[in-house]
Amino acid sequence: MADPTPILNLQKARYHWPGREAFGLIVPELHLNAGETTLLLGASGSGKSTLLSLICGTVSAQSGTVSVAGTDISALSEGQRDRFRAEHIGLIFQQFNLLPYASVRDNILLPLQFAPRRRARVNAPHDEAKRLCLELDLPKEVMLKRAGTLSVGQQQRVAAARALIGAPPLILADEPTSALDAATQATFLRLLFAQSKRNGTAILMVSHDARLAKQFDHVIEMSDIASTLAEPV
Ligand SMILES: Nc1ncnc2c1ncn2[C@@H]1O[C@H](COP(=O)(O)OP(=O)(O)OP(=O)(O)O)[C@@H](O)[C@H]1O
Repeated sequence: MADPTPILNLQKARYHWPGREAFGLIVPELHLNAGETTLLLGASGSGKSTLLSLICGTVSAQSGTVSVAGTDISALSEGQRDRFRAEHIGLIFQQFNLLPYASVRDNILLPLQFAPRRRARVNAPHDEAKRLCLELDLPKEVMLKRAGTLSVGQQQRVAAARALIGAPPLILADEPTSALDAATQATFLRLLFAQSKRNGTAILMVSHDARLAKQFDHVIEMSDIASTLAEPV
C-alpha cells in the first residue's frame, strides 16, 4: 500500500504562553496521515488545547516546525495563518461557537465566506448545507431556525457541518462531545466520521475520555508525544 500523504507534521515544536513562564509545551515529533481520525488523550492542563492552537495557527511556535498539508505555518505571518486556517482547517470548539442569532444554514456556510478555494469546492452551498444536515441527522426544519434555539446535541451537529463544509483536509475538534451522554457521543462520532471519510478529511480530536478510543483509527497520549517545561522555552 502506498504511503498516505501526511496532513500534519510537527518537528521540535516549542511554545509557551506569553507571560506564563510556568508552562511550556515541547512536541519533538507528531505526524498524522491524510484522511485518518486520531484521538489525542491527556489530563486536564497537559496542553491539549495549546497544541490545537499551535496546529490551527492561532499561536505560532517559538521554535521548530508545524506543517499542515505541507505548509510550515510557523513561518507564516498572523494574517497568512488566518487565511491558511480558513482554507484548510475546520474547527469544532468545545462550546461550538455558533452565531446564536444567525440561522443554522448561515452558520454552516460561514467558513466559505473567508476561504475562496474552499468555497470553490462547493457547487451549490445551500444544497450542500442541507445535505450535511441530513447526513448528520438534523431535521430539515432546523435549516432556517436560529442556531441558539437548538438543543446542545443539535448545535454540536451544526458545528460539525460547519467544519465539514468545503471539505477542508483537516478538522480539529476540542472535546466537542463532553456535554453529551455516551450513546449520543458515539452516534455523533459515527456520523461525523462517515462525512470526513467521504471527503478525505483527517480529524484530530482532543479529549480526556478514553471511552471514545475504539471509534478512532489512532489514539495517542499527550504524555507520549509532548513534554512540558517549567522554564521559558
Ligand atoms: N490563552 C492562554 N493564555 C495563557 N495561558 C494559557 C492559555 N491557554 C492555556 N494556558 C495555560 O496552558 C497550560 C495548558 O493548558 P491547556 O488548556 O492547553 O491544557 P488542556 O490539556 O487542554 O486542559 P483541559 O483538558 O483542562 O482543557 C495551562 O497551564 C493553562 O493555564
